[in-house]
Amino acid sequence: MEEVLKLMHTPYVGDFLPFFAWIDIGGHQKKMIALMKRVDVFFDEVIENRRRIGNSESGIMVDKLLALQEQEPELYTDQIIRGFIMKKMIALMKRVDVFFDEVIENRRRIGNSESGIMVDKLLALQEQEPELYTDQIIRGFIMIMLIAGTETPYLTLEWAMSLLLNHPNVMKKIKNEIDTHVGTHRLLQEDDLEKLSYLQNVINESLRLCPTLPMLLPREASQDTKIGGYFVPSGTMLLVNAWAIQRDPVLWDKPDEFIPERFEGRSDDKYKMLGFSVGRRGCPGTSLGYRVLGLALGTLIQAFEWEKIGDEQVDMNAFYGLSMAKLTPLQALCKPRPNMIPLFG
Ligand code: HEM
Repeated sequence: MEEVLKLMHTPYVGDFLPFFAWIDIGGHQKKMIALMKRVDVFFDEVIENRRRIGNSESGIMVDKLLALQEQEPELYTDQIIRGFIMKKMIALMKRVDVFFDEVIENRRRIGNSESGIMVDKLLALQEQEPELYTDQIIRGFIMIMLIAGTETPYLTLEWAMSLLLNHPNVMKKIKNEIDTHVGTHRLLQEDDLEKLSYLQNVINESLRLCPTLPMLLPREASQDTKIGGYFVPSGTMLLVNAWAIQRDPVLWDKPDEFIPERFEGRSDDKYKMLGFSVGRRGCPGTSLGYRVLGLALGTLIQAFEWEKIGDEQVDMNAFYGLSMAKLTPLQALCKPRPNMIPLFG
């Protein structure tokens, strides 16, 4: 979308002097045509994907358009649907940019570099190195933090709660741990997390069985290399199947079972556990992620009684995209634990 917007916003001399369009000065048209071909391939994949797995009740725009296509195929062609997606994405990117610009302007006006707020720190760096820390780069930072730092925790939380609802004995064990170390007179706080080792094991076991980025982020070989005896030419895209590694029977005992106890007293799982990945491109939000998960999951268990809806196990089927979400969103029943009610304020 960035490339599309850039080309759309570049003034093109051929629009004003048709002769230049004919000789395509600067290769603008050629670039646009090549880019649109790539965009079309991508949108076709989206449409085919939704045609295969979507349903008209999902609330997803493409599913709705495909339902309309069934009624009026000559009106809602794939071409038209591609146009709708494009329009929506461009509008969204523009809104996101306007919003981020407002955030930056706002912090520029009222922020200070001691506040601990990321944008303030980046603006302070901008004063020292303006050509490195442009507004564009700062917008990119905000975007990546929002995208990378929100979806993964809430997906992990949903998987963990689903696993716990299917394993009430584990849920009970966490509750006992929290009641013992924190009690019921106050809500769990960040400082308590280091005492809650079983909660930590549950988070690790959830990340092992249900990694939210099952293939991590794609890598590209920067030079010819050899991995595991295979020759990998420079420029090859490499995917790490974290999901498979975390369920490999050679590495894990009873790999498909939910057994948080397997993490008790262990510290040698670094390269087997890729929930946050490892190495130079591993997740920079690991410690924040663990804390957010510990606080959110711990508080939900401390404050509420949870139950499945009906006798059936919670469906654990996944929808595989770049991230791994539940195919059917989790629904559960909860009620506050009586002695917690006064704490809700
Ligand atoms: C449950 C919480 C989280 C999980 C499971 C998680 C998992 C991951 C994984 C698996 C990667 C890919 C690393 C790779 O390909 O090697 C990643 C990348 C990343 N994560 Fe997280 N993450 C979480 C929370 C966060 C938070 C809270 C932030 C920041 C506020 C964050 C920021 C990032 C960023 C910026 C990257 C890209 C790093 C790069 O490309 O170098 N993540 N995360």
